[in-house]
Order: sequence, then structure tokens, then C-alpha cells
Amino acid sequence: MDPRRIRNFSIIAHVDHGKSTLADRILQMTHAVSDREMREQFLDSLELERERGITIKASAVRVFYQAEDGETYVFNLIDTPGHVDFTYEVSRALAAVEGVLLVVDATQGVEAQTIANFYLALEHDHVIIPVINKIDLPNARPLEVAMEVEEVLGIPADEAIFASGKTGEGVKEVLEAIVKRIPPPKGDREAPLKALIFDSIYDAYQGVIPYLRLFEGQVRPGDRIRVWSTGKEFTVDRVGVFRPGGLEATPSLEAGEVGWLTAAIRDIHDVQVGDTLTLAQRPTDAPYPGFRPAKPVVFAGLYPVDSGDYQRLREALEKLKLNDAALFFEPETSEALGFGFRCGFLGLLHAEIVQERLEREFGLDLIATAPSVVYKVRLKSGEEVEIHNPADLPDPTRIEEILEPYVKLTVYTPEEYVGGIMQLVQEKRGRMRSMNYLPGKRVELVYEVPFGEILYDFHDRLKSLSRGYASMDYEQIGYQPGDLVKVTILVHGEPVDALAFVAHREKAYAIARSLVDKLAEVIPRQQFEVPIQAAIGGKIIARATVRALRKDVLAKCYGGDVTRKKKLLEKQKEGKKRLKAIGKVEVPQEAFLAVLSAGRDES
Ligand SMILES: Nc1nc2c(ncn2[C@@H]2O[C@H](COP(=O)(O)OP(=O)(O)OP(=O)(O)O)[C@@H](O)[C@H]2O)c(=O)[nH]1
Repeated sequence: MDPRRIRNFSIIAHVDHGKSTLADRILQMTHAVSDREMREQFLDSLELERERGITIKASAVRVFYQAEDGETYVFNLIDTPGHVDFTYEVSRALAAVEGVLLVVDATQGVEAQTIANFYLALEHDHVIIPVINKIDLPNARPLEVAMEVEEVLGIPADEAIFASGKTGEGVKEVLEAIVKRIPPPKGDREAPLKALIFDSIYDAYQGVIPYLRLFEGQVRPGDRIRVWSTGKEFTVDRVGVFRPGGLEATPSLEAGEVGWLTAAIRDIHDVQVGDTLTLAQRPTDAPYPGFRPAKPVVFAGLYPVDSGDYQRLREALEKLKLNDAALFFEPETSEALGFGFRCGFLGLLHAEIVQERLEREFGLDLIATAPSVVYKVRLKSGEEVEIHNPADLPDPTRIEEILEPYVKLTVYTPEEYVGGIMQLVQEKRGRMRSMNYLPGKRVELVYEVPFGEILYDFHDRLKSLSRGYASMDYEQIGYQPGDLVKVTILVHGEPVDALAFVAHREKAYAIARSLVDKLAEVIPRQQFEVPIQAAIGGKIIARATVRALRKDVLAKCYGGDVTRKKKLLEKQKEGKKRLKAIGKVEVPQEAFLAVLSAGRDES
């Protein structure tokens, strides 16, 4: 394949601005999919891509385009996920291309994720083609939006292409712009192999299939390949490219191309997204830069409601991990919840998706404990330990200091919301690093913030105080000491390990106060009074009470309405499914997550 005829690109957009619809139209206009085969969101329905309607994995497709200059070009379109939990994957996907289509809805204009994604593409030095989309709509204001793109992002308005993914208007121009504006891939095909793994899937027969962008060299069946970071070696069975119908084998892959290979790789750990593949006999001198393995940053406990399901949960986690390399788990025992697993995730959305998949695909009923960041503890003995579970924090007398993870938080916002955002970040113990005025009355704010502080409600509050216009991004920047304490929760006098949490000393009281009140609300009344207490060390700092039960549920249905009675009993039974008995007290799922909202939402 002549690299001068290759164009590798991604489509990026704010959610709902029409990314998938435009991709569909591109597939159709390049005859990759016949009109008969065409169905909406063609790429989304490629088996491995989507879960819950959110793209969580990057994916790729190759199409042929006959351009106006008479040449046929190969387009490799790499789809990207949108959520910040998967920024890691977006940035890997963007590493595999030379240019992007930045889709902006002509009725909405530039929005938060337009900016965040634009900056990601800019970081990679990519050619950015603005596509003002949905011009068929009566309230479209394409010229105005093109000006907005110029003011806010600094891309000249005359570079914008006006299009409608729905009617196909302007899409031909988009295809021509891809040919003319996006450069062909560089890279020496005679050099040693250097291939970036930007995604991978697991196939029951062929093992792990890494998705590759070749920067240098070539690879073909029979080659002995080496994984850069682990040094593991494999022999290549097949190589190929992505076609709309699935994987298609080719004789070789060369520098500039996007494709896949199989090499009987059985263990998903052996090839991680972001890693580099090279040849064993003739290795490249350096991996693709900036490699860091996807590292879980948020941990939570997952326990089967029915303790007999422990083995099934283990098997389900193992299977799921094949499809989700970032998922981490290890066995954990809780006094309150019994046998379960401590699981590590890339963020809260990732945690939610995993729990939902376990329940839906494997039919498990689970109790999840509140997600927590990873703390580090320096002990007086000089030893340093990582804490994945607040309950494991050593006795305070042994602790020299506790360190918490920090992130570099970048917020982009229209000027008028700066005051509110500064206040919010201060409340979250953030320290400003810089503030830059951008064209179009936009401001970039950069902070250092404890990760634990922005984990729960920060994004929602940022959105609501900026009417959806501010966008954020963050990256881990290491650990700093903090004045942190562990708060223990006692239910009916017994400490419940699964409810313990770590907080900044100054905030601990407010969170504890609000948490015990919430617990008192969600824990069902029992035959006896149940005190709920929060303590730091031996000192009780907050207390609430679940008053004793007086009536049973049926009491209010005096009279003879049998169906209502039945319904109530059924409802009660369903509620039971997610109750865990702690001592004599039944505690529902909500209780374990109550700390997420406790005392944090002061607004
Ligand atoms: N009128 C009109 N509607 C469009 C156009 N493009 C997309 N839409 C509609 O806008 C909505 C969102 O389009 P999608 O293509 O799913 O947008 P997306 O950016 O891929 O959204 P996510 O996949 O959720 O990130 C859908 O209801 C589309 O039918 C267009 O050019 N004109």
C-alpha cells in the first residue's frame, strides 16, 4: 500500500452533535456498506464497541474513496469514546491518526466537549477539519457557528465545511478535505517494526487480537514479535485490516497502516493498550512515546448479595477482564459483607459499567461499597503501604503521614463563570496553578486538586454552575501528604468495615454528620432501636437513631384489598434482595453508597 494514498483520521465531537451519523454517511458514500446493509450507527453496532450506548472502546474501519483527482485513497477511520474516564483511550486513538473531523452542531455551537476534544487533538499536532453539521435543520446558524469556532478555538471560519450527516449534503466536501488537508502518514517501512497497540479484543479461538497503528517497519505472518514493556514474544499467525463487516486478512501491514494481528496471545495481560510491538530479531530502539499502562485509580468492594455466589462472581470477573484490560480485582473479606472482591477502575463511570455488566450479563446480585481513591501511608517504621480500602488504614499510632493522590485539573469556561468555578475548586482544596485568557472570552484554569475531592459530584456541579459550558479534564500527578483521618461507622454498636471512609480532618465532621443521618433514613426500622455512630479513633463525632418499628407493612392496608397486600409483600421481598444482615440489622445497598453524597454537596 502506497502510504501517500493513506489517510488516518478520527471524528470527535460534543455528545449528540452527530459523530455517528456522519460516520454512517461516510461508510455509505465510500460504498463500504451498501444501501441495503446500511443501518443507523453502523459503527456503534460493531459487536465489541458499545455498552449502554456509550462508546467505551476505540474501534477502527478501513474504506476506499475515489477522489476527484482520480486516485483511490484508503481511509482508516478510528472511532473514539467520549467520556473522561476513557480519555486514556481517546488519546491512544488520536495517537493513531494524523487528523480529525471536529463535528459541531449548527444549532448548538461550540460546547464543552467540543473544546476538550479539540485540545486533545491539538496536543497531538493534528490537522483539524471543522465540520458544521446538521445544516438541514431550520434553526441551523452555520455561519455564526463557524465564527464561534474561529473565536473560541482559533480555527479560521473559512476552513469550516457545512454539512448534514442526515441528508448527505456537504459530505462529499468532507471526504475531499480529508484527502487534501490531512497529510499521509510518515514512517519508514524499512525500519524495524514500531507498532502502537491502540486497542485489543479477545476472541475465544484466536486469543487476544491487538489493534495496531504501524509507525515504522512491517509485519507479516510468521514474524516473531516482541511486546515492548513485558519482553514477551509471539509468532504472528495472521495480519489484516478492519472492514465494515469485520476483520479482513492481508499479506502484510506496513508503516502508516492501521490493522490487527493474531499470534495465539492467550493472556490479556500480555498486550496492553498503549504498549508497542516490535520484531524480536530486529527491535526498534524506542517504544512509542508516553507509554503508561492503564492504571486503576478508584477502588470499590463488590460482594455477592447471596454469599453462595462468590465463585460465580470470581468467574464473571475473570471473563469480564478479558474484555476490559483496565479492570483489576483481588479477593477481599469484609466482616460485614463476607467474601467478595476489591476492584480497581479508571473512574466512577467505569465502575458503574462493570457492576452493570456483572449483573446483567452474569445474572449476579451485588452489593457495591463506596468507591475510594488509593491512599499511601508512611508508617513510623519507615515502611510505605498502599491503601485500596479505607478499612485497611493502619492504627493512627503507627502512622507517620497519609498521602493522597493529586490531579492536575484543567477547566475551560466562558469568562462569566470563572468566579463560581474558583469558589468551587477552593471548596475542594484545589490550588491554582495558572489562568489563561483565550480568544472568544474563554478562560483556561489549571489547578492541583486532591483526586478524592473531585471524584463524586464535581463534574455535575461544574456543569450546573456554568450552564453546561465549562468542560474539564484531569490527569494524575502523584501524591502529597494531607491531614486525613479515617472515620469509622458503627451500626448498633458494631463497627462496619464496609462503611468506613477517609476524609480531610476539617471536612470529616460534616461528612460524618450527613452520613449518619442518611444511614438512619435508608436502614429499615427494626424491632428495636438502632443507634448509628461515626467515630474518629475512639471518639464519637456524630450520631443518629433508627427508631424501633411499630407497625408492620401490612398494617396500613386494613380492609380486604388482597392485590395491594400482595404487591406490598412482593415489593418487600424485592427490597430484601439487596439487604445485608450486619449483626442483627439489615442494611440495604444504598447505605454503602450513601457516603458518596454525604456532606459533599454544600451548594
Ligand atoms: N437534522 C439532523 N439531525 C442529525 C444530523 N446528524 C445527526 N443528527 C441527529 O442528532 C442525534 C445525535 O446524532 P448521533 O450521530 O448519534 O450523535 P453522536 O455525536 O454520535 O452522539 P453520541 O454517539 O451519543 O456521542 C441523532 O438523533 C441524529 O439523528 C444532521 O445532519 N441533521
